[in-house]
Amino acid sequence: MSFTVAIDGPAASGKGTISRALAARFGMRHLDTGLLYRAVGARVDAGEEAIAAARTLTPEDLARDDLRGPAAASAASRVAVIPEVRAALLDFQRSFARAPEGAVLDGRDICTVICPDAEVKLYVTAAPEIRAERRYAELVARGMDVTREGVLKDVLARDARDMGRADAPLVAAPDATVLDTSEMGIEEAVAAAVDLVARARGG
Ligand SMILES: Nc1ncnc2c1ncn2[C@@H]1O[C@H](COP(=O)(O)OP(=O)(O)OP(=O)(O)O)[C@@H](O)[C@H]1O
Ligand SMILES: Nc1ccn([C@@H]2O[C@H](COP(=O)(O)O)[C@@H](O)[C@H]2O)c(=O)n1
Repeated sequence: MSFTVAIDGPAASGKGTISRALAARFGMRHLDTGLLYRAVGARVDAGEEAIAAARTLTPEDLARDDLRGPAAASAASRVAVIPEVRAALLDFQRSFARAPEGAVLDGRDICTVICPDAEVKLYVTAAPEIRAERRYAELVARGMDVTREGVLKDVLARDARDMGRADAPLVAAPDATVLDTSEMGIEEAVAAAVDLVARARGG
């Protein structure tokens, strides 16, 4: 049966962590929609035109090993403001959401644009300083040469672009459950999301 969980939230709020855990717990597929924008951004940084890149995205693009760093994140948020880029990525996301085993999609406009009728809608957030600290720890653990100040600046810049753009801005959908993980560890945040989905699936 098709069952969709839609999760939005700002950079480094914990969307991906929660989404992967939900997909594993309930045997559903997971799409990190940010990867689509990061792949487009990476191709633009390599000199391609954004709309053409979005329209010709391939599975290999999503498997690149340079998509998790700050450069791809920044490039993603720059191409994400282009309506034609967003339009070119829409069908793939909606088709993924119809997976027969159920799907969890996380991003910025899943609850509001991609899957407004999702059975579960979640907005995961945390204080910017806490999100930046989490992302800093993550990037350092990956061996990246970053500073706390630089990561906070990048997080705030992405938040501003994502929330301030005209097309599909990041906003908590009125019917989404807001999960503020500022004072939560990963286990507690995941448990809260699992409880929400279990209730929606009838226990
Ligand atoms: N509740 C939490 N407490 C502490 N660390 C967390 C929590 N949730 C996630 N993290 C850690 O914070 C980092 C960012 O989490 P995650 O990648 O899930 O965020 P995200 O919202 O998907 O980010 P982005 O949208 O920027 O890709 C990861 O290293 C993750 O392990
Ligand atoms: N549904 C989405 C997902 C992402 N974006 C843009 O991509 C950037 C990177 O996303 P991450 O989830 O990997 O951080 C993000 O900052 C957005 O600009 C989007 O617009 N819509």
